[in-house]
Amino acid sequence: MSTSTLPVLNLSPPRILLPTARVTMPVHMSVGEELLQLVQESETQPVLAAVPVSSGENVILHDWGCAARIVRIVRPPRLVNSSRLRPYLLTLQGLSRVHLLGNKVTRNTLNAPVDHVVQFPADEGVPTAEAASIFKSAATTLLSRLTKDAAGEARRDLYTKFSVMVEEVSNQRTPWMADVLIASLDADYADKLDFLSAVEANDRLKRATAILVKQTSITEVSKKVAQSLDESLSRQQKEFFLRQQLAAIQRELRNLQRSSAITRGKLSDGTDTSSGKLADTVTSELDDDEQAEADDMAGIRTKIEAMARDSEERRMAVREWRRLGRTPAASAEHGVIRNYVRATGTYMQLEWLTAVPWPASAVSAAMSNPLVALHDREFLVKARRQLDSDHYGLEKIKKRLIEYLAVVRLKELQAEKETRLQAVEADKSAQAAADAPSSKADGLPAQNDSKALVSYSQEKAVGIPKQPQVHIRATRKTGVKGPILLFVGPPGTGKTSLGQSIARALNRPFERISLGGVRDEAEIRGHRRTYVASGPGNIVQALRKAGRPDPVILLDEVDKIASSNFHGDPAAALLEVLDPEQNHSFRDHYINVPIDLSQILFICTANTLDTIAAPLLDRCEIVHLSGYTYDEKIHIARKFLIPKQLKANGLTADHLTLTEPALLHIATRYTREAGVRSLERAIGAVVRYKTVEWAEYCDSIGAELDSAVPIDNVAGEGYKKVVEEHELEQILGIARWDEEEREREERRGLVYGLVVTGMGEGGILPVETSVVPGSGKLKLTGSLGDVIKESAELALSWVKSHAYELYITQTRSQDPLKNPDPVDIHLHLPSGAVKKDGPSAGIAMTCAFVSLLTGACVPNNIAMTGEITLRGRVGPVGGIKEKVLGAHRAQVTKVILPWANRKDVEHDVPLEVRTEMEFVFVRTLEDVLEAAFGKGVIGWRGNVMLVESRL
Ligand SMILES: Nc1ncnc2c1ncn2[C@@H]1O[C@H](COP(=O)(O)OP(=O)(O)OP(=O)(O)O)[C@@H](O)[C@H]1O
Repeated sequence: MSTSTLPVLNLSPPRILLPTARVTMPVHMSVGEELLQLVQESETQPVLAAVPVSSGENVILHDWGCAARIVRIVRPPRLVNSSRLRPYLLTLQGLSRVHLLGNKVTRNTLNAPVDHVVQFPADEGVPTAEAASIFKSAATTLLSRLTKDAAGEARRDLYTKFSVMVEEVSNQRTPWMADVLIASLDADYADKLDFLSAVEANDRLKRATAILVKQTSITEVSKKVAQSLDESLSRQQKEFFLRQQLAAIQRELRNLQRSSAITRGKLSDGTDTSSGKLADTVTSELDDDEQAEADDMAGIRTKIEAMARDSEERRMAVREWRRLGRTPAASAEHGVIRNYVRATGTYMQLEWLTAVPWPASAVSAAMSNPLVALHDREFLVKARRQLDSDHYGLEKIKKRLIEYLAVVRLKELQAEKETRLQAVEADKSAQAAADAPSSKADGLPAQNDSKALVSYSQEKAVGIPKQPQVHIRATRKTGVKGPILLFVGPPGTGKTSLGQSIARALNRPFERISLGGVRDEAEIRGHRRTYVASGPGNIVQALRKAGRPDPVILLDEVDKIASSNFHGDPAAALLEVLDPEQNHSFRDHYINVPIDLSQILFICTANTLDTIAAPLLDRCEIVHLSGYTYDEKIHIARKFLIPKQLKANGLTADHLTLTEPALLHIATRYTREAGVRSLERAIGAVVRYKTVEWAEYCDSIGAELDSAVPIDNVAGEGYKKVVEEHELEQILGIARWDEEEREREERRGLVYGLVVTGMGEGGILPVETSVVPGSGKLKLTGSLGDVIKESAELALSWVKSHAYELYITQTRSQDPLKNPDPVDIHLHLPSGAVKKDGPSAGIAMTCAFVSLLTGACVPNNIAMTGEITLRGRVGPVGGIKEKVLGAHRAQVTKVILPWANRKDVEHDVPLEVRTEMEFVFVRTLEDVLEAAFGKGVIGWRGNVMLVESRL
């Protein structure tokens, strides 16, 4: 037993050094400096005593410590301009136990080494074989368990190495082995402290064994706990825990971001910037997920409760709700299940199910009160005023719409009366049933049981904020089977905006569904829920957007809907929607509960009737909008389009005046359309041009844009507010239609017919013919359909059969195409890419053949339309108004029309057009030839055919 004086290094808990162990630890700078000096002064590696201390103001040294050699001491790099003290890194190698003598209380808080007298214990002795083997077996058990559970390869290797060492170590060296093992184990500080004072070999082995056994049991128990936790936690619970952790991490990240935002705010100018404050004080609604979820669920619940009792939608919603509610709302699993449900789409479906404004739901009843407008005795007057203020002209259509609104009003009021009677009946039966306890079959209270509704929602809403009570009784309203209007006409004639006006007049929401290019039935009827990314169809979507069961829904472009294909038949689905007999139980595949669409007012629009399926047409009442005359267009422009464009471009009427000739010039030379869309665009271009001029002018005189009053400076200086005809070329470029006017020529074999395009727009179409060498055949080009081809053959046959009378051939038996030389006739209708069909070009083609074979020309101010028969009769055709307006736009002054269409002209064609044009109504082809070529230009040999053709 020897004593010595060693510098004592204090080790604060939980740090401890055992003999054989090597540790590296940070030490305070002052301690580091002293140790460094010690190293520099001594020739060998200096030894100190590493002694554990109790923490507190007065540090008390433990009785036992460990003599340790200083292996290395690392001075930290000195930081420039830094006053911070960085710790030294000290590496010690534990040598042997030392016992401290004398006073062990020190005030050295910095743990600077102070010399202290220590005693090295005498010989530790030899352990007994029994103690050694007990120790070995305890060590082996623990090590094998640790090896098995080790997380990493390196750890496993270490434990294996220890196992081998324990196996091979001699009994005499077991105390040393005990030091090695205990030093490297993650044992308790107190146990290790106790172990440090065990000098005698057997004693040391005993204490080491105790520690090893304790560690073994700790490892076993924690493994068992982990296992049992693993088994008891279901997948959902695990996911819940993970989500909770995720939420906690997200919260922490948010806090971190917020605090860094504040720091940035502070750093930028030394004070709290607004951004820093903002980040600190303003909490986004996006942060509060839980509250938002609770609100969503409460909203859904209220809507379910408001659904009519015994309705299918309510049953379905309750079923879905129960799925959600199977786990109590307060339980931790609720969130997880909701997420599961949401993932599988059930939650989405419930959300959609409750978002539909069910006609019989109390929520719908609370939101919609359309009958207020209908009860107004001034309803029709106001509606007329509304239509007038939104649209110019369209007198006939407005009259028809007023009739329509009158019918809708009457039917709605009748339906309301019926509903009221039903409600009285229902009240009576409810009174009778009041004594009997109500059976709550679906777990939710009856719809008209309003008290129950309140108490139910208050009692049962677990974890969901309570919603204000809905006190409205909703009874299923009788559906109103109003007519379905179909507006047909060219683009830009106001079909869509008329629909909007109707909705405004009825005080109902307006929704537009565009059917152009809809190929898939599911777009109307929704996808089945089994379908990936399924969703409801656009009818349900429109209903949800409207938020009421009785909106006005405009089905735009029904003529562009695709017919039956491998995606189903969208037209057939539309048929169900529009059929008043079926649409009270429309079934959307996604919602999967019959929806009553009978309260919706459907209005359809189309450009043409040709492509609309007959059954669909049959359900609609057709209203034709055939386009505007120039006069109407000028009025529409003055009253609606110019003010609209001025407003859209930030000018006022003080800034711009379009002269009458300028406006007419725009309408005639820059646009050629039935509607007013291009006109509106052209006016927009003029307004924008003037906006730039105005801004430049204001900038040049240094005036505010909105304060200066425009000066009408005709001299050309400053800003000129009047736009005249001659300026249009500079503003809008070269007029588009000038050229064609000049191109319309008068030639042999060329006649102008009248057509209605696929867009419903009328116009003129040249019929070109020419003679080519051949064998007496007719060649037809220009994307012609079967009917028009037959019509051409018919025309040629008639001309051939009357060639002798028309002085084309010398005898009745001669074929004009084979005599004197065999020739072919080629007939072409320009715009070869556009498909053409129909019989209405019959008289134009006949005139073209006659012109070609006789050499007489039809003047280019004449256009014609009419179907022919083989006997030379002229039959009526459709689209007269469009065709006449088209001819008027093309500056044709004389039109030849079938006699049977006389009434159409009188009724449909506006007076100003009628007065500007000459109309010739014809019964026979002879009349046509006379009207087209002029009286007596085409000679008739004898009167035979004339008589026959008049039969
Ligand atoms: N008689 C009118 N009075 C006032 N404005 C009109 C009139 N007719 C059309 N308009 C205006 O013309 C524009 C185009 O009308 P709208 O969109 O209703 O055309 P549409 O017939 O539905 O065309 P599409 O067939 O291309 O859908 C709208 O801004 C509308 O207000």
